[in-house]
Amino acid sequence: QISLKHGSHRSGKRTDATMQRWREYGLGQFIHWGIYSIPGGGWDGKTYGGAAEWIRSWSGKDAPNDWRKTYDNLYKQFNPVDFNANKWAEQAKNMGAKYVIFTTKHHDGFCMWPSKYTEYTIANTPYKKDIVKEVVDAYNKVGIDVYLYFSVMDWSHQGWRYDIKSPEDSIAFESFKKFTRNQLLELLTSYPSAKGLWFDGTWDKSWVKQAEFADELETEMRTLRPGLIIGSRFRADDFGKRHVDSNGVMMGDYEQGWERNLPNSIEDVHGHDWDCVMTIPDNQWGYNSHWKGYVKTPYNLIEMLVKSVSLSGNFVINFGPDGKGNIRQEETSIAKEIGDWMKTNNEAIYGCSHADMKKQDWGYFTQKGRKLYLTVFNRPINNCLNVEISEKGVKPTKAYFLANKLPVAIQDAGKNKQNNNLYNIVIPAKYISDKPFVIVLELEESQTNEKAYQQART
Ligand SMILES: C[C@@H]1N[C@@H](C(=O)NCc2ccccc2)[C@H](O)[C@@H]1O
Repeated sequence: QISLKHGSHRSGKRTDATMQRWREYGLGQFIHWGIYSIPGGGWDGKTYGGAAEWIRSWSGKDAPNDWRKTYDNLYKQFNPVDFNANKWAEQAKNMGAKYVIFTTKHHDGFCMWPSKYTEYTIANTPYKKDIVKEVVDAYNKVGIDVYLYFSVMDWSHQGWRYDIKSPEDSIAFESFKKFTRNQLLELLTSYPSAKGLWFDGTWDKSWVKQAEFADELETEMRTLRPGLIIGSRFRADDFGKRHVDSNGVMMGDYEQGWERNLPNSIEDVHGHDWDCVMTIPDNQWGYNSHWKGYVKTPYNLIEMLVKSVSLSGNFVINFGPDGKGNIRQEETSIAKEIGDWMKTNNEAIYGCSHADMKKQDWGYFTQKGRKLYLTVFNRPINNCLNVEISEKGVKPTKAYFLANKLPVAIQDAGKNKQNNNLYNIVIPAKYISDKPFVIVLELEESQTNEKAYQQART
């Protein structure tokens, strides 16, 4: 055990109601929208090779002449005339999202709210209005909780440094730290209904060296907003360790490392709360007019969602509106398809978590109380869903389609070498589905267990 002043201040999951509400979301929406949405991955007939929201960093012979200067003037033309936060919120509601994470400030430093601490904000664009407020109000109105994405790394600020290598760096970075604290307190004060902050851009040495400052700032924010939810990416510990401290204890309230990646087993989760944030193309968060490479289908995204919930995590799908405030057609149709699936099957998602069941090839288990939800992606040729129950005295009593409650047969398939009870859940051959479907399996403690439990209570 290494003694730490600025390591994790809590081990184990948070047990308060606010965090439990976060744990039950299942599905979220990420929105990356900012100045980078104007070029949309290219400029002057040239295409930027990286992620569209990083286009300010475009340099070298392939970049347009004077690109940095051009980019830093784009805010003067930012006027998203098609933006309608209520339309976005409606679409997210219909998709089945329970929370949204919205980019208040990305790495380029442009503020989508009228911050008092810099001129580089929405107030100084033709649009003028407070976009963060419009988004918060519109999503809250339809019952979707709002979380504010905030990039610590800020390429627009004079005091930003990647590392601190000189007294000048140190003085400059002190001004940057003050600015960052001011903006965060400003966000929490201006948007009190925001339930949490999704931090990014915290990997550079300059910030990793600020264990004490970041720890005190996190405490200050939590005091200002009791219940505030902050992930594992905000701060590093005394020795620069991030996500988990030098004693292996997670920092923050949930693991934020699953960016465009998913755990493969419950062991990968280490008992932490976590979210996976996922792009629809391979690696584009901000609007890119030419999506390149593989674009995930609704089926792919639904499987990632169910896999996330089956491993006790939340799944957050990213949308990148264009410079005029339109959500592109591809994202709109994906949201619709996912929403249609969620309308029938969301009972297997909301409030569900990992079931202590052996993973089977046909799909995923999620659980809520005594109900197991079997979401089938790979239907067996023999229509028998294998279920193996290791917990002694627990047996399935009822099985039925979630969609229409029609019962399905449970066959006892004996025991295996590990003395676990095996069952086949038999899907009627005539049942046809071109989409993943859910079977509900109700579990009953067997009499022996129940009796033992009652006796134990004497
Ligand atoms: C949520 C995404 N995070 C930003 C980013 O810079 N990711 C690069 C990155 C990828 C994996 C670990 C740390 C940093 C991307 O631009 C998105 O905003």
